[in-house]
Amino acid sequence: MSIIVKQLSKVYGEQQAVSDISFTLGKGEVVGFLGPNGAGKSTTMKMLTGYVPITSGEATVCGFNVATHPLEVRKRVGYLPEANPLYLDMYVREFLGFMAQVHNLGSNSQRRIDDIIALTGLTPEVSKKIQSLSKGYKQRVGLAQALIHDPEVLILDEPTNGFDPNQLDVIRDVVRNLGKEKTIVLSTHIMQEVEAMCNRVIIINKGKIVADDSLANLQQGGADNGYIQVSFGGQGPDETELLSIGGVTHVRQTDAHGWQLYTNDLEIVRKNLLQFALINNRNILSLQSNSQSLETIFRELTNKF
Ligand SMILES: Nc1ncnc2c1ncn2[C@@H]1O[C@H](COP(=O)(O)OP(=O)(O)OP(=O)(O)O)[C@@H](O)[C@H]1O
Repeated sequence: MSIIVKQLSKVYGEQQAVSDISFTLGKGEVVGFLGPNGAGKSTTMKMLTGYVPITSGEATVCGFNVATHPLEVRKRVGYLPEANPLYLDMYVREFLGFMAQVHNLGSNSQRRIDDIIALTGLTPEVSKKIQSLSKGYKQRVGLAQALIHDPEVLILDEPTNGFDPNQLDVIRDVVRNLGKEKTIVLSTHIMQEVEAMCNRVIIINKGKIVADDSLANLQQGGADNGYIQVSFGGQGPDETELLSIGGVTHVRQTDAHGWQLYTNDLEIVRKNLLQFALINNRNILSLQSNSQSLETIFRELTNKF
């Protein structure tokens, strides 16, 4: 396993930022680390990369304990922090040369720098000072420094921050391609990013993991989960009657005649609802199934705790 996290916690003073989280990630996994503001994403990433000390629990990256072998970990991890700390006064190529030296790339440096510049689409900006670059290009330089030593694990904190739609395509391609042979953890608030790049999703809320599944499973679950919007003519049923319909987990009235019937199996509830209407002589004016998107699943999981 590339990353093993066991009961990891972080407390800043009085603030419990991360609380007893555990997960393991293998090669070829591109994990979307999702959570609302302040959920503990950046803190987890900082602990995995050795940038903040762990309060309790254990993290192992490529077989090395983060707390006891931080240098071994840094050799194997590329990290793009949320506040990307670049040497603004350096030129792009100069900065990447400096990072190559930090990682002791030796005679391979120039070829590696050229490759990374091409990979991250920095070629047109390569002879500019970092301070004069746009936000998106600064972010690309951050990504380039994270990749320069060809690490096995990539930890990217909001990597698409500041990118325009064209630039997004570049980074999506880079991440998807690298993800075939590396382990990538990326945090983002944008669900489409997760759907475009990740094959696994971990959702964190108030420092705790509330979902950890493959993107396919979450989306599959989303296809069955959701609600039926139904409108009754004349005397409609009341809440108790609607809750008695097989498969309905909870209901919400939307107007005088309209209800949302929530379920984990839209098809079953649709059938049972029609039967209910027939037996009880209720008149259904309209009926529409609404399956959940990843965004709805995220909202549900991070709002109810
Ligand atoms: N250095 C610090 N000192 C004190 N509290 C901190 C520190 N860093 C983070 N926190 C707190 O820890 C909690 C988790 O913060 P963290 O930055 O990990 O969240 P996040 O999920 O990355 O949020 P965002 O999406 O807004 O970047 C928050 O309550 C935050 O205020």
